Amino acid sequence: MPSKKLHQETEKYRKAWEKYVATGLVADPTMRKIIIASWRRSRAYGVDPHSTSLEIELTGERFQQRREAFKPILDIALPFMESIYNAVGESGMIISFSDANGYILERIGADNVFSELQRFRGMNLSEERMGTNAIALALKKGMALQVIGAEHFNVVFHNKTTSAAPIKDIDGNILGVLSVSGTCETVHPHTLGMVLASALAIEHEIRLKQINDDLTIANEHLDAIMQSISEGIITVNDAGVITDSNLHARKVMRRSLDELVGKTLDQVIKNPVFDFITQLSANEEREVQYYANGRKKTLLVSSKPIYAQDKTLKEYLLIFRETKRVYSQVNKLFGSKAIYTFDDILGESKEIQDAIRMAKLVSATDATILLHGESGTGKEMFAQGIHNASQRKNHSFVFINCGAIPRDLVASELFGYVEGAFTSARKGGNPGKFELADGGTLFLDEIGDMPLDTQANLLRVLETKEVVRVGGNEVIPVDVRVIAATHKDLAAEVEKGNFRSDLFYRLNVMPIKTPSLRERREDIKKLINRFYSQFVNRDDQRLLIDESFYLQMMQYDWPGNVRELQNVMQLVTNIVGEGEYLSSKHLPIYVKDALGASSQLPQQISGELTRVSPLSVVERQAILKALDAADNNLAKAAKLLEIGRSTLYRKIEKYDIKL
Ligand SMILES: Nc1ncnc2c1ncn2[C@@H]1O[C@H](COP(=O)(O)OP(=O)(O)OP(=O)(O)O)[C@@H](O)[C@H]1O
Repeated sequence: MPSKKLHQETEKYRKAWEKYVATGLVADPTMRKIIIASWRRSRAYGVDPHSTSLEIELTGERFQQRREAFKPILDIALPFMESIYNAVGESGMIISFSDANGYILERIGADNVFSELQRFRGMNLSEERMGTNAIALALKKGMALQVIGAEHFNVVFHNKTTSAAPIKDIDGNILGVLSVSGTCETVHPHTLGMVLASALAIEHEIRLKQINDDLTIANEHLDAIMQSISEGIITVNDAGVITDSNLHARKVMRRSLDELVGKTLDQVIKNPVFDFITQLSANEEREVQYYANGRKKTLLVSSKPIYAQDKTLKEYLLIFRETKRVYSQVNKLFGSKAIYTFDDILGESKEIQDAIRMAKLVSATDATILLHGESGTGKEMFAQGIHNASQRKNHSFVFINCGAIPRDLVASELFGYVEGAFTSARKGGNPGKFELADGGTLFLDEIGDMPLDTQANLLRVLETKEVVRVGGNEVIPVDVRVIAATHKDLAAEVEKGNFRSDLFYRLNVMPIKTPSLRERREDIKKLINRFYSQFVNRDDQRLLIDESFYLQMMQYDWPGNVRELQNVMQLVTNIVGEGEYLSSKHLPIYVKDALGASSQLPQQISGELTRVSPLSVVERQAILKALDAADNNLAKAAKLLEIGRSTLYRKIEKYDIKL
């Protein structure tokens, strides 16, 4: 501005200011409205227009703390402030950065204004504190502007002109103000443009930094997820070269990042797989065989193409899982589960306790086990108990009943099949029970019903620990403990030519016999009580069971063993009335029929027992009969039994007879 015009302007402002501070009125209509409004606010705040003492609010530690808090913005702003300084040269102008509350945090300028630079640091230039000034107005109005000479409310700034522009974040919040000030004569009108351009450039940098920070965090999130998930992830470029991998991938592949990155996928897998993997459709998985340190693993691989913004294909993300782990999880969710432990196997007889002791012993080993015993004697319970007590307890327990599957399907069920192995074979083939049980236990129930040719295959798998799917030639290693069970006499089956002797000897290394109920009648009462409490559906949980019931149950032969006893108990607890004692009359007809005349209860003890019963049963029955005949008079009953009264007492206690 030519100096004459500038002089006129500053004079005009000075006169208007003098009038306003004296009267509170503005006579000159050419004065800028934004300035007048600010004067009014300044006056209302009680700012002293004549005060020449400049109070520095933030000093020492407090100033350093505030400056530190704004360091990220200052680090961006300072190079721009330097550039402005270089542009305005030695003109004596000062470039400042004030924070969003109006505190001056940084000032740069020529050395000859050094004392002034220092003096203003930490000063608060808000309108509330210092009245009208460019920094205060830039903060208040959120726009760039210049305040000249006597437009300032405080007289100390009347020889200054300041250009200021706010610096905003991406959401429009003001972060601080960039300003350039000098004497009225030195400030050029273009200074405001320069300040505004620099403030916009600083904003741009801040946004870029924010985006960069966000991207870094997003990348770190992604990396944390990538590294912590239990699926292997490998990225390959469109030429099949590996560009990255996560921790799990490296663990499965048994390779370091350096050993993977830069190699082609086909080199690492030692198989031409890249082409078909990249052709997989969404959600499609394919099996890939992989050798890690000489051990073959089967991986399930799916792929996802990654495109750049311009839609060009950049990479493929390959996700792979070890089949062993997948099958184990699927079995846990949907397959047969081993729920029983040895504690669930009831019975205190020597016979059952011997079997449990033996089973506990073999649990610690990985040996193949043969469970033999009649139907319903708990063979499956034992198998589950062994699995749950073994080191494989956290892996699959897979069950197959060889007698319940059509004979020509047993092999494919056990060993799996490849695509096209037979007419109804599934696309992509199917894993067999051995593969599904990998790492865990395979329970082969009714092994005596296994077809002879499958027996030969089973023997081979037990010996080599490898399966070959039906119709295939790929050898798949499996780590499976086999527990076989049968109700047949396998040695006799070998004799008859129905069972291979070599397989029999392989299985019979650790035979465990599950005893029939007939061999452990003393457990019957315990089982009755347990199942009664389990099935009875009422609040009154007392064992309302009549002696006649126990007596008959102990006499019966139980061809279906515990399963049958369990069923009978379920039936009788369903029909017994509320508060009624379970008695022989509740027994199912077929049990009564099997017991024959004994269902009418002993009449002539000796003559009537056509079946051979244990002595204890006969004795108990005789005591009951005598008590009945003697109307519970112990002396009379003892006499009838031809024993002493104290002996009768002891026996009543022994047999738990209620009087
Ligand atoms: N000792 C036992 N204690 C408690 N319950 C038992 C016992 N033995 C068998 N059971 C029960 O009897 C039923 C049959 O048991 P399990 O299936 O284990 O017998 P199994 O010998 O495998 O029979 P099958 O040869 O017919 O398959 C199950 O409901 C089981 O809970």
